[in-house]
Amino acid sequence: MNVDQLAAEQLKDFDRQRPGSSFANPEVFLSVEQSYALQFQVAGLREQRGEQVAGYKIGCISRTMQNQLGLDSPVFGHVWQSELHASGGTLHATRFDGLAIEGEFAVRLADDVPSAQWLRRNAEVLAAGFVVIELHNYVFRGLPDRRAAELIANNAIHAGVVLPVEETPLENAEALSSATVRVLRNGELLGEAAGSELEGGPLASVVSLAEHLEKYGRRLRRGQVVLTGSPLPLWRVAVGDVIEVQCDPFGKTARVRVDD
Ligand SMILES: C=C/C=C(\O)C(=O)O
Repeated sequence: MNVDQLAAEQLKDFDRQRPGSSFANPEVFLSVEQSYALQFQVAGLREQRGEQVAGYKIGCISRTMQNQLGLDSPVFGHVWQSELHASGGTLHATRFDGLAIEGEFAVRLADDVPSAQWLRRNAEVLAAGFVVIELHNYVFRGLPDRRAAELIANNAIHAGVVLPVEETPLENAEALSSATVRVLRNGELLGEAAGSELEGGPLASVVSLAEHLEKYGRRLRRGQVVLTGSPLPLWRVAVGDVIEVQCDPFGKTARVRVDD
């Protein structure tokens, strides 16, 4: 199967909420580069049919997540407008293929980012900081040596974001390094960690995303959201769970209930 055929398959999988099923085929073996080519091809097809990129995600930037998913370097994925959820709502678990969640920091861009180099000198473009619940379709069908490729080809297992009620203006991007994110399930603390767990800090991870996008002829745009990567593991969730992510000192909370 070539990348065009795989992209068409992949799109059907996403529409059926069964991401990754095209990788059940043992004949399909993609390199990391081919997986990104596929991810961008699928993104192009989604845009052609009118979907909008709301931003990007950075994954496996903390040691915790690298250990959990068995990778040793970051991965990137697309965040879609149609997969943004407001805090306080309900998610239907049956619409996901193995729903899992993470609590993490995100930033909002105040302007277009012409290049990664420009971003290094203009960190104030990261205008707002906040916590989100990242949603995942947590499925792996490949062999261990296909893990990175499979994750990337499946949009880094990203399946949506629950946004907080309000975003906090960010005076200094590095302030996120000393902030703490806390994840609660049904009122019980699952875990808490500081932004300093993200390798290089949030600004460095957004710069590496900008460098990555340049390779594919894309750039970060005004208004887009960037998920800077989870300092905590991901957790599977079940029907009836209420998930809440809190942050000090960016106090606003993102909250969601899981239904069937
Ligand atoms: C592949 C997914 C990893 C993440 O979402 C993360 O590390 O935040």
